[in-house]
Amino acid sequence: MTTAPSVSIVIAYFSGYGHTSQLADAVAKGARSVAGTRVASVDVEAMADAEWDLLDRADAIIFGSPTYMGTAAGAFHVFAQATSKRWMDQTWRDKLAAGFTNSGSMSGDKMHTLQYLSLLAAQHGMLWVSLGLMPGWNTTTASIDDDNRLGFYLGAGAQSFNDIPAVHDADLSTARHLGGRVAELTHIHQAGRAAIVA
Ligand SMILES: Cc1cc2nc3c(=O)[nH]c(=O)nc-3n(C[C@H](O)[C@H](O)[C@H](O)COP(=O)(O)O)c2cc1C
Repeated sequence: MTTAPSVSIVIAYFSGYGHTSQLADAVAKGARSVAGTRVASVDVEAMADAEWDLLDRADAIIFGSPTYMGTAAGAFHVFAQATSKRWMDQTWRDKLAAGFTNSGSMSGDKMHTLQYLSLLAAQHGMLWVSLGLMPGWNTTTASIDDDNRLGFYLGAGAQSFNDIPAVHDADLSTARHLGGRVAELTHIHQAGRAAIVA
């Protein structure tokens, strides 16, 4: 029996009121479902040397933030700007990256947050992984409970009502899908690297 080599995925996220942290947990669960995947999460508001080290050693980083005022939350922007030394050195170059966001409204301008997260990855020379799901809930026979019910391609987008802590099951399922997809593609990427070096 062959054992899949281990890859490391880190989810770097912020959550002000707990909705996005539930999505981060779902992304982690999806990633862990792929054999040989080590998964950690870091709260970008509480970065210390150990957390930066985790990110630097990761094979893939999945960024997550709620959408606040049409973009990533301020705390996420503080984190992003704190990566500038790594940008300068291109420390994260060729790691895989992906992203997820969450907001109170169906749109809520989440697309801008996903674009921002993908730009951050591009500035670091990272390889962006799309959601890889067809849009759900877009025909008369489709369901609001479909995966990717909000129809994003760039990453996972979720809608959570502002006044309750719950996150929609379809959005959690979509987030699990994203984690699994990033894990699978990270294994493929690492195997390709190993083949080139061999
Ligand atoms: C400061 C602030 C700005 C917000 N801006 C938006 C927004 O632009 N669009 C939207 O749909 N919801 C907006 N919301 C709602 C949040 O996106 C929503 O409550 C989300 O679930 C919060 O995620 P969290 O619990 O992880 O913090 C905003 C909330 C706050 C606190």
